[in-house]
Amino acid sequence: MSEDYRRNNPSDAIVEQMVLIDIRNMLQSMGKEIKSFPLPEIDNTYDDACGVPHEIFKESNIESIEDDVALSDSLNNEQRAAYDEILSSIDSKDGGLFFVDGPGGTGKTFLYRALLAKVRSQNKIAVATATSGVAASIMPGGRTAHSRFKIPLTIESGGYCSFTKQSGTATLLRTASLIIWDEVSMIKKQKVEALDNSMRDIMDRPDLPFGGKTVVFGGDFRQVLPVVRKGSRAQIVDASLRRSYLWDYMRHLKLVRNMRAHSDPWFAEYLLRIGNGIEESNVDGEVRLPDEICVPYTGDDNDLDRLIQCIFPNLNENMANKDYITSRAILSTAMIGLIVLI
Ligand SMILES: Nc1ncnc2c1ncn2[C@@H]1O[C@H](COP(=O)(O)OP(=O)(O)OP(=O)(O)O)[C@@H](O)[C@H]1O
Repeated sequence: MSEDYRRNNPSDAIVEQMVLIDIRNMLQSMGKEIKSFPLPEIDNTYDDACGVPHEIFKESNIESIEDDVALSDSLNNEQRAAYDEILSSIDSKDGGLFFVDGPGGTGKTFLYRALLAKVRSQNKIAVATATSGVAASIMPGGRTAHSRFKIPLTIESGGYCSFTKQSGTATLLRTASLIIWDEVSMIKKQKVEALDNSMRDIMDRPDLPFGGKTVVFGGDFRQVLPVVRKGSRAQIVDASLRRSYLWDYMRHLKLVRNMRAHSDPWFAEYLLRIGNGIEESNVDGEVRLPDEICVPYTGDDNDLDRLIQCIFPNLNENMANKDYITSRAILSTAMIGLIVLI
């Protein structure tokens, strides 16, 4: 550890202090105090956080991206209604549980970014999490829910997160004005309930869901559901948050307008019908893709070339065009498809 600091600092005394501060931060996040160990004293001159728990120091220093602060000006009506309701729950200090229910592309992440920027611009703490790392990474300061809330990988009903009441994580969550958990539809209900149990405990408000915090969940039950090994449809549904006692406490905020496909309303509605399970299907549950969005498969050698030509027309001329390259992709459900393409 000291090698990292030694590269930029010639003084042994400073290096020692920086290592001690790191050790203190790690111990704090585990709910322990450095003072209980026989280690040299920390000189606060070298500590940017000056005794503030590391988790709070880091969260308070997430810079609001200027563009995100301006996002609230361009929210659509549904997003605006959700935004106002969530902010007023924070202002009222009574807390509230929300579930932002929106199919893919309806602007859930856009809404979270606007909320995070607003709350942070008021020098309050907003904790941004998502079930997957990819979704967490597109929110400023986002972390996976497992890592932020220290959720055990396997957990039974009635379980707790593995942070202690004295830990930096507990202090952070106690201080937070807003907690966001995106893609909650993908996680087993016991994990969300564990956070509820821990929050009631650290807030000393055992009778209030999440100890009276404003918590915004988001997700789309039409997309990926929790993984239940060899689980039947009923078992998978039963494992989801929809079947939790918490579901009834949540105020449902619906986003319906597809902002990703707003230039193509027909496609947006078609996606929604499939997601809602109302598009016509055959006995195997397969829906028919309309001819106009298909590149026909004929079985001859030119099929692949036709697909590439359709998705990447005039590829050579557009190689350096970033908008062209980032606005199209060929995906494959199986590795073999990709190998053929390469
Ligand atoms: N009010 C808005 N004004 C302009 N663009 C918007 C607005 N809301 C969303 N968008 C844009 O629409 C696209 C989809 O939004 P976003 O990624 O937030 O949707 P999502 O519901 O999180 O989708 P998914 O569930 O697939 O992750 C993004 O390009 C986003 O910038």
